[in-house]
Amino acid sequence: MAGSATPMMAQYLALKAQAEGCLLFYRMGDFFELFFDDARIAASVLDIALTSRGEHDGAPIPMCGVPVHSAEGYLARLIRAGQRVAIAEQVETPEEAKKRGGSKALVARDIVRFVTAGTLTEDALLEPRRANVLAAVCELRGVCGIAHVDISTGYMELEECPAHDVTAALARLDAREVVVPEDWLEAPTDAIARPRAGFSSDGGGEDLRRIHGVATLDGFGSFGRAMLAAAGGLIAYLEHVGRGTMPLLLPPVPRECGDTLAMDAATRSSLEIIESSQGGRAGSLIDAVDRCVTGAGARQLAEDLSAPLTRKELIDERLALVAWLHDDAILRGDIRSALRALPDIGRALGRIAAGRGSPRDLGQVRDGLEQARALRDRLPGSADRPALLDRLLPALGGHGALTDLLGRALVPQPPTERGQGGFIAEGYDAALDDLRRTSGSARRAIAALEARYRVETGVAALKIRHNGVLGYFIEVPARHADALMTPDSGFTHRQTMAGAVRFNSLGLHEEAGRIAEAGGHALAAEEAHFEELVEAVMAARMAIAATAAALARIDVAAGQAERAVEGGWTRPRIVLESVLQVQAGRHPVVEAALMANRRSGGAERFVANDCMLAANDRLWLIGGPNMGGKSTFLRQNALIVLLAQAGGFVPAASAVIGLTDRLFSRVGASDNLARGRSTFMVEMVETAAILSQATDRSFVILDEVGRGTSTYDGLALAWAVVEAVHETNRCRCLFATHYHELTRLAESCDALSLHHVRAREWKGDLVLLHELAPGPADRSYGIAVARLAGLPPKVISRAKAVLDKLEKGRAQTGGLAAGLGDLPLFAAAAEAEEAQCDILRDRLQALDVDALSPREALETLYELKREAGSSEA
Ligand SMILES: Nc1ncnc2c1ncn2[C@@H]1O[C@H](COP(=O)(O)OP(=O)(O)OP(=O)(O)O)[C@@H](O)[C@H]1O
Repeated sequence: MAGSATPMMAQYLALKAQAEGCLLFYRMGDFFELFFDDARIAASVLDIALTSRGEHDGAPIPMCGVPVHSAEGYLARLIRAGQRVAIAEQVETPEEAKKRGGSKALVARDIVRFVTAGTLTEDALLEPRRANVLAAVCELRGVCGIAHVDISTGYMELEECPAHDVTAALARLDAREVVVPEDWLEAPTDAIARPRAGFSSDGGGEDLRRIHGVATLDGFGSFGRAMLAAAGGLIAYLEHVGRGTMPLLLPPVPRECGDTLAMDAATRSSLEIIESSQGGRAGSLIDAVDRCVTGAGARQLAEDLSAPLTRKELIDERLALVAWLHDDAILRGDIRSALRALPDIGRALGRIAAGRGSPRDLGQVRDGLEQARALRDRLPGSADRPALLDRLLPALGGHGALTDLLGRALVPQPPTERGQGGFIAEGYDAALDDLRRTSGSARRAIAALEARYRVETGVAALKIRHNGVLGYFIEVPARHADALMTPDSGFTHRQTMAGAVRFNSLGLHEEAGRIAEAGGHALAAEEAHFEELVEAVMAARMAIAATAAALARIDVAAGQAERAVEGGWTRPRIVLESVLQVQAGRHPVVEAALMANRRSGGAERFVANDCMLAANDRLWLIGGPNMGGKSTFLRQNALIVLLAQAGGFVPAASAVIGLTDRLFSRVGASDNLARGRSTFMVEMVETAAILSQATDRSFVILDEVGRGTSTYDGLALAWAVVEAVHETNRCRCLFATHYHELTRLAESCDALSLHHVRAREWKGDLVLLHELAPGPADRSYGIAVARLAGLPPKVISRAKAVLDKLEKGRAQTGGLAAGLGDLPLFAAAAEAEEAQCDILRDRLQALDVDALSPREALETLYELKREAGSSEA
């Protein structure tokens, strides 16, 4: 690449322009090369050598490259590092290029696909236990349509929500990529902007009808305009990245707003459902719950935990299946070992549909479908079989013709490479068998030739060998070559090596020709069969996807049952009343961590605690020392609600769960400096969301609200928030606090009760009992905890002295909350304000404005203003 205008450079730059901000993998022979900034980025992410090649505008061109055969691994690392990649392949052979444009012609190249985090199908690039979601969002008049698809399995859902709920919905989806119209101002920061034209509701509807070959979408459900517009944007993006090849898309499923337990992004991350606060799966809820034996099951479980249900009958249906499997250990074991052997047919199907399927994928579909049928046949048809299972079982069968076809057509273990052939079974195609026999007999003939030539030449070391450049040849050690060099020897010289000489012969040439010809025909025949088999699989794709979904659902239920047996979990009872009655509840993650500690010598056991919220006792104020277990208690109850509504057993001795519409968790403040908000600001924004959205069917956990600011402000805010939750939201709520003063709220709030986590000082040491007890905490143990943490003794004794003084002061003044007892309640205060407004309103209405002189009007205005002002004082 010398000079600035070489044809190759021009071609490269034209392709780079089409790559739209993606790294360009430019195919050159056996390598993908990257140039300029792409090379710099890739070299640093991949830790490979950055070199240079030729010059552009007088400067060397930075370059790096990756071998084509190992490109997948490099792609995976780039995608994980947040990059997107455009693959430019050679789309003609060098011979074709020469024929077209003479000896100097450049091989034509084109971008054949884009590899992006949301559009992966390759096994090596996907995490088996995590869905790979691509979402598109489009706002139409305040309503946001969201379309999302996991193209590795084709599952697609469309939903609509008010614009202000879109962040929560996207948090639920945990999408790898989000595409939005380029002119949408509210878009999430890392969203991919796409042309607005793609996001049209008419176009989206038309696309879906075309893809699924239907005249109307009514058969799939009803879809709003914003949903269809989002679907349009999603499909346009898929067409763009696949360069026209559409991945598998199953018929869209409409998701009703309110069908699932609403949780905002802050709640999700604070409950560490799918990811722990450290960022990995370890330490998350799913990690403590997941006992699925298939990747598809684990993906379904993640979906269930991200979107728990809000309809009692659906939850009960899932619970009944878990209970059935829970009670029958032998059956559960059987099912799980059958599932364990299952290939991931959903993802194999995804690759086949995307045009990237291999013979191995076809084999996986065959094996998976066969095993699904075998599993169905093994499940007993007893009268107590749960209704959900009855509904799932038909989906496990019905593939007889397809599995029979694939069974006859494919070898038992088909290879991942299809170019080499060898995947069509013997006996499937007589003509193919003939071709194979021909090349087999030619191979045998070559072996016979070798033996014959050894005898004829007297060279025992003579060998017939094969390589990619020469094809078949005869090789003898150099010292024996002379005998074969004579003109009448029947051998023609081809190549002289250091220690050996290579020859050809007429007989060998003929047999090699037979092998090549038959081999070529055989490969073509296998390729044609491959296409037919792909077509047969594609024709059954909906049914295969349904089988995969049914298997995943059974795996989730069996895994939940297994987990419940392992941990002594219980079946929750879902009721419609607003209660939460958990006996001996535990935190699944903390308990698992303590158990792991015990295995390595630790002594602590998890202490189970009850939570008994009911309509007349719906707000628990929980005090007690730091490290006493308040946060753990709060979270464990939120997690129990979540697990129950996801349709699983819960870590408790018994649990009655009043159906919950929204779950809020504000636990611990974490700085969000990236979004320019301080700890306190984040805390208040989240609290504001709770106060505006929690209903009397919601469950809220609030941990130390007000902690992030000065003592007085913090206490005042905490006080007002508790009152508002109690009087206005009327939701079930656990509120942990260090403000002892808040206990006085028990006097005025009738559905509020006081609790504390117990601790004891024993021989000067603090013993945390992690046990919840009724009543307020007797004292705080901050200094004792600080001592436990190893603060220097000098600092501790100084702190004690300061505390002594402060406490004396408090005793004299009545403490921080002195006088608060006379404050009218939140609602009473609001009522008083409302009454004042009513008086003003009556007076305004009584005024006959036309009858007033200008002077009287002005005086009346002053008067009204004075009155309004007096109510503010
Ligand atoms: N019920 C329990 N049984 C056993 N150990 C527990 C229990 N609850 C909490 N712990 C242990 O105590 C530690 C601290 O718990 P947690 O963070 O809930 O305390 P906290 O009262 O909220 O503290 P702080 O007020 O400082 O936030 C946990 O990490 C856990 O190891």
